[in-house]
Amino acid sequence: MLQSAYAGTQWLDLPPGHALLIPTWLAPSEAASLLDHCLQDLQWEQPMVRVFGKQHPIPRRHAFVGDNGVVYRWSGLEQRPQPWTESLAVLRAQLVRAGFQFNSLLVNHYRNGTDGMGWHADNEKELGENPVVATVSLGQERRLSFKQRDGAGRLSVILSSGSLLLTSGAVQKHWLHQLAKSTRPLKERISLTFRYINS
Ligand SMILES: O=C(O)CCC(=O)C(=O)O
Ligand SMILES: [Fe+2]
Repeated sequence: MLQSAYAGTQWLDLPPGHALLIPTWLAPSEAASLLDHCLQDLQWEQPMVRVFGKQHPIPRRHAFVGDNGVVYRWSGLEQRPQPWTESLAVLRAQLVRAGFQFNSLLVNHYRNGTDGMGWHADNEKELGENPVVATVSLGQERRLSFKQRDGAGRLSVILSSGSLLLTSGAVQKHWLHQLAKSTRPLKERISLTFRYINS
């Protein structure tokens, strides 16, 4: 029988697109040291955004990393990237070897269960027609849910520490996703979301 080098790898059916989940992409120790590295060495922000006419801090922290000259426009914000650290550049290089092209990385830090991200799609026009987004998860496992824009389709997956999720562009067009808050006591999680931004 054919053995996968990455135990538990599975395709998620999100018609007409797909996502590939590799739960064991990074070794647990590698994921743990990357988490510490990000906490210590990135510049974190918790910007305010307007929701239904009122200003609120986003329910998480984030850091934007990228190539010189990339601009990330998001919810009325315009962010310029901090440079790649050596460890994050190595991770990107591994994805490039697999054939993907990314010039930026949005890093999300969920401090506990009261942090999360509401329903949205990664479909800003700077991401282009069919953006592939690669998400590496570090720390506390959390549930990522998908719901179809015009249908009853629903699916959710657990993103464990060290996992890699690759979502195809068609998924962003036809599905929304969220990282729901939880009333359970949860430890911190970081997600590294690699993107290609045309700016
Ligand atoms: O933290 C996650 O896994 C999801 C993050 C996300 O959806 C995003 O950054 O657009
Ligand atoms: Fe997203």
